[in-house]
Amino acid sequence: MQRLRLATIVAEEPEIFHSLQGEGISLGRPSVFVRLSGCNLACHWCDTPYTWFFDGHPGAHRGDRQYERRSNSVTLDVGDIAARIRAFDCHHIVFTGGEPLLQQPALAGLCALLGPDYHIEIESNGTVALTPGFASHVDQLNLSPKLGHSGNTDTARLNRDALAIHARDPRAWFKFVIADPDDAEEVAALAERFAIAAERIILMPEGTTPADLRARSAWLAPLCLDRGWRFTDRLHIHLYGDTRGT
Ligand SMILES: Nc1nc2[nH]cc(C(=O)O)c2c(=O)[nH]1
Ligand code: SF4
Ligand SMILES: [Mg+2]
Repeated sequence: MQRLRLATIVAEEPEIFHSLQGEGISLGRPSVFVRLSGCNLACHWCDTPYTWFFDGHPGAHRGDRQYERRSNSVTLDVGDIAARIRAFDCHHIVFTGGEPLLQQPALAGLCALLGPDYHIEIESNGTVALTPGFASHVDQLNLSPKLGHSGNTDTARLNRDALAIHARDPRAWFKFVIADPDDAEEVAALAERFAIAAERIILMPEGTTPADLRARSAWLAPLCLDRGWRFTDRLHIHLYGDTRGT
């Protein structure tokens, strides 16, 4: 049986939850979220450091703590995960993380168990290409390539080959986390370099409090209008705050 490493809500309890999609092109859609543990990047403002910033991790994060791996992750059989997903009366799934595409073989096994009646969305940092075995299960890619302000090296945050493949994929949307108005120039350069249509570009304010989101939205909304890009808020932060399992 294949297994997936998931994040936890509290120790031993996997982070599988029913909520409204809070970001991007499916904002507002009831979905079952499955949060995978582990990430290949280390964004200093990451809102889910408990998926990767474990004790001993050499990276940096703006928070003041590291996380114990044992109480913040749990490994489950895909059969167990499928049963937990089926318990919700909802056929839209969002695999998020961490970086879910680091565990594609078991994700493919999970999707095969669930069958064709589920709509599968992926939240990914865009550094990993889909494998042939998993690609056929995916309906929508919500990609968040990271900009310089994330604190990752350029080579870590931008995998040219993966991004070029994603840019040609009609299932892909590009959701950029924006902290400063100047970040728009980096987005424009990536859009040009990878031929990403304006229609596919969505800017989202960085922030884990309603006040921070509102402050950045005040200049980000007109910036999007000016550039012809989409804007997304972070609905779940307004509804539930920065909490696990929401
Ligand atoms: N409601 C809700 N919507 C989300 N969209 C993307 C999320 C993520 O953490 O990737 C997320 C999340 O954590 N909660
Ligand atoms: S890529 Fe996503 S999960 Fe990974 S560190 Fe950055 S924000 Fe966090
Ligand atoms: Mg989140």
